[in-house]
Amino acid sequence: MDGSRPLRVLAIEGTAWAASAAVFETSDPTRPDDERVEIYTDAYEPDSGGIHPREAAEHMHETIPEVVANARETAREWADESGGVDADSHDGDARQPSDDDRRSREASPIDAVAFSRGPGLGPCLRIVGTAARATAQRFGVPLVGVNHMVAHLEIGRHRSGFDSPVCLNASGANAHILGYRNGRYRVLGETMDTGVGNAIDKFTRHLGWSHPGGPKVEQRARDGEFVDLPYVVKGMDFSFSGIMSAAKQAVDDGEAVEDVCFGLQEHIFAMLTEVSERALSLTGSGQLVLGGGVAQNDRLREMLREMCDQRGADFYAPEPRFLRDNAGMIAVLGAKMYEAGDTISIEDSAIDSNFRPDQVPVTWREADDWTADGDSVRLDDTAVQGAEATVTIEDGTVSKRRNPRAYRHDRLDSRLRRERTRLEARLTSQARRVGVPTPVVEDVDPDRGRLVFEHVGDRDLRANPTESRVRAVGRHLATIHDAGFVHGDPTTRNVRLSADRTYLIDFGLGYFTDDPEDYAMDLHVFDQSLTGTADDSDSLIAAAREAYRASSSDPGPVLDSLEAIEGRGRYQ
Ligand SMILES: C[C@@H](O)[C@H](NC(=O)OP(=O)(O)OC[C@H]1O[C@@H](n2cnc3c(N)ncnc32)[C@H](O)[C@@H]1O)C(=O)O
Ligand SMILES: Nc1ncnc2c1ncn2[C@@H]1O[C@H](COP(=O)(O)OP(=O)(O)OP(=O)(O)O)[C@@H](O)[C@H]1O
Ligand SMILES: [Fe+2]
Repeated sequence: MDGSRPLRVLAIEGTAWAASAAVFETSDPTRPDDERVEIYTDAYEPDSGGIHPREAAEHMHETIPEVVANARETAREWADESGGVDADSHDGDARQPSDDDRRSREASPIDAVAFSRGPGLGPCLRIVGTAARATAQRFGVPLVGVNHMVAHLEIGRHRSGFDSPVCLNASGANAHILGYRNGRYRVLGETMDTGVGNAIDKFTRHLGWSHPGGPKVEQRARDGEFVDLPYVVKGMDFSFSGIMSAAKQAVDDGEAVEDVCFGLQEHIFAMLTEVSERALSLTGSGQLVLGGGVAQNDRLREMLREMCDQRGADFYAPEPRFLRDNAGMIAVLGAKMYEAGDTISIEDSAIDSNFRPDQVPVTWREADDWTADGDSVRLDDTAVQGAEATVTIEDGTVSKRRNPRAYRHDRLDSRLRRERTRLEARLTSQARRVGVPTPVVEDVDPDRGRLVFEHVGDRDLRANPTESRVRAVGRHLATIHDAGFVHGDPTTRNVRLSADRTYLIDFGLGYFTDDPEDYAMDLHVFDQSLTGTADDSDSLIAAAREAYRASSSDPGPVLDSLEAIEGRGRYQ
């Protein structure tokens, strides 16, 4: 550290299984060098079954005092090393401490106490909140309330030095992909049911294995061979329930456990990698960071790295101690928030077990944007690279080829390319038959993943998101739902505009269904993409909804289901 006093933050984490405290010391919290961090963690390991909230809270109650005492001691030692607790205040402190503040800080080895406010298990969070308030009061320093999921993201951004990455959080209770825009982390896509780690842990409970299951599945998968399982991606959202039931069934039917473990990882991680690639494509970002406990998995990291290599993006995953739940990541984000003056009073420091990452005003970053257009990458004069395919435009026709993805297992890759190509041809034509403008399909070759279409429109909806165009999309979705199928990926990029028509393209994720929840997912994907595209997205979303209601033959169950999807707590 240089001559001035470093910033020192003590942090406490305890959202579920990890009773953890850390000290973080830095000369500049915006940069990853000239810093040190020490983490003390006491893990709760259930005797049987999964994490039991009451037992987890008992564990917190018993172990938090000790890990916090360890962190306090380290803070004290570091303060002594850097010239004692009464040295100069560190440089660049954004807050103006009061005299009282200053007096108590002089006696304090730390500048702030950060803690996980949520999401997580209520009884655990309350114990952490109480410990954090007591520690802050004891040293007379401010309290910083940290969102645990944003911390999983920020630790990767901090340590990589990337400026504006997309982030995949693959943790126990969550799975989502985040991008930064206009002062918030936006949820670009997320699990529609359980978190990814919890999904794997439920499968291993079915086998009678102890918690946590993720590392055991990884171990067994090393000797396994591929088995086919369901693969469910809807836009940038995804679901694990179907694949998990199928995996349990496969084991019950006598399939070798190591093969099911291998197949499970190949499917689940390919889903996460595919949505990450889509998010990179949508945001135009060339950087991906990974966070969360499941991110310790070598196969997941390998797939993400291969995907990024293939598209020329940078990839970063922090070391394992910062991936699983830990107070180090809370301290690092806590320091950035403290530096930005983002502290809370004791009265406002209540925990929030459903705290979503997009609720957090991001005070510690410039209000920059993603490359905004996130245009398909132009390869040359006639070819563009979409999220999934290479598209070549010549003489009024469009050739689309789904290229093999090196990160996906060969069998899964060829299955997906074949199925999607076949469905895309079929649904594009079907939509036109029921009156929705789509390009004419001129040729299809599922084995090569190739399609030839009529060229339509002169720009996409992202470039021109007006209310009347958005309404047209609402009507078109109602029409195809009435005809018994979904689009599967109705983003603003998959809507092409000509002077008088609004075309839907790219039906490759569509399928036939009569479930209102599937229809609602189409609307949800469209809403999310409007949020990612336009600044005045609320009025556009309302316009699309209204047009859908007016055109659909039975909008009630769909809109009810949409409300349920959008209000769904993900922390199960
Ligand atoms: C809200 C908070 O409490 C929650 N925390 C959490 O889920 O713990 P975390 O440490 O991020 O992740 C634990 C999960 O990570 C999985 N896991 C650990 N090592 C793994 C591995 N090598 N492969 C796959 N999964 C692994 C475990 O099976 C478990 O489901 C969260 O971040 O969602
Ligand atoms: N029939 C068409 N007429 C005009 N342009 C088209 C047509 N089909 C595709 N395009 C252009 O090519 C881009 C990529 O096509 P498409 O969406 O089908 O592929 P993709 O790989 O699934 O991409 P994305 O993930 O961007 O949706 C589109 O955004 C559009 O600009
Ligand atoms: Fe976590």
